[in-house]
Amino acid sequence: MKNTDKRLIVALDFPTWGEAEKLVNQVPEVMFYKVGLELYLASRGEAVVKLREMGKEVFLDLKFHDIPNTVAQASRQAVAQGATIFDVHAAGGREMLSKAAQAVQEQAEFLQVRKPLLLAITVLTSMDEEDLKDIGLPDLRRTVRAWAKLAQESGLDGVVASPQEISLIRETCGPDFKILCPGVRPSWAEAGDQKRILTPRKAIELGADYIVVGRPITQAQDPRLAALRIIEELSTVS
Ligand SMILES: O=c1ccn([C@@H]2O[C@H](COP(=O)(O)O)[C@@H](O)[C@H]2O)c(=O)[nH]1
Repeated sequence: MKNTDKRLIVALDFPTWGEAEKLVNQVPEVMFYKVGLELYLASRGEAVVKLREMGKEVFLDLKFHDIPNTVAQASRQAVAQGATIFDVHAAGGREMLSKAAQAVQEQAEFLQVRKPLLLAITVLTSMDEEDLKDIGLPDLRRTVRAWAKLAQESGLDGVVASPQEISLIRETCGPDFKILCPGVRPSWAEAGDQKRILTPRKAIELGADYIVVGRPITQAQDPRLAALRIIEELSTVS
């Protein structure tokens, strides 16, 4: 059995860098971490730098959604910070997405660094059909398909999506388009506020390139054991 798996990204949703650092040191097998709004703000951006210094890959999940120029400029900063993956909202529209993709390309060339993967958030995994109706969008799967297609046409590398929509996205965008899935729950974990979930094994079997798991690991009594159980589950899928 492999004891590490780069397809697993652990979400470090903590209110201090100290708590995040403790978790990272507890699970040396995990090589990829997500830094989201809470930890990014709490650490004043330092979490990304510190994780890079610890030799870890970083998914910077700040979900940019603003006018095209603002998102393009923020994207340049994300490249400079050394994120391996970062994301913007597909709902920001074609011009915002393509300006972000162009900014990433230019900045990576300018700084002579590896170009991060730029992904578009489709429909948040905490939302179901009812939630989508509330914000005036009638059909969840049609929305995911349209936003994934838009992201691909705009030059993005892939999407963030529920594992329940992997097949739909693969049908629409082909085998090389990256799919990163939160909304992943082992059979032994609680769903919490996630509404469109599948297990780690199912997500990878269906074709996810990455899965993001937070609380089932970070809030477990033994986070290392929880991470190793998931890594073992993944090792059965090539
Ligand atoms: O649609 C989305 C987009 C991002 N997320 C993020 O993933 C993790 C999931 O954490 P869990 O504790 O495993 O629920 C979290 O940091 C979210 O901000 C998402 O859940 N859904």
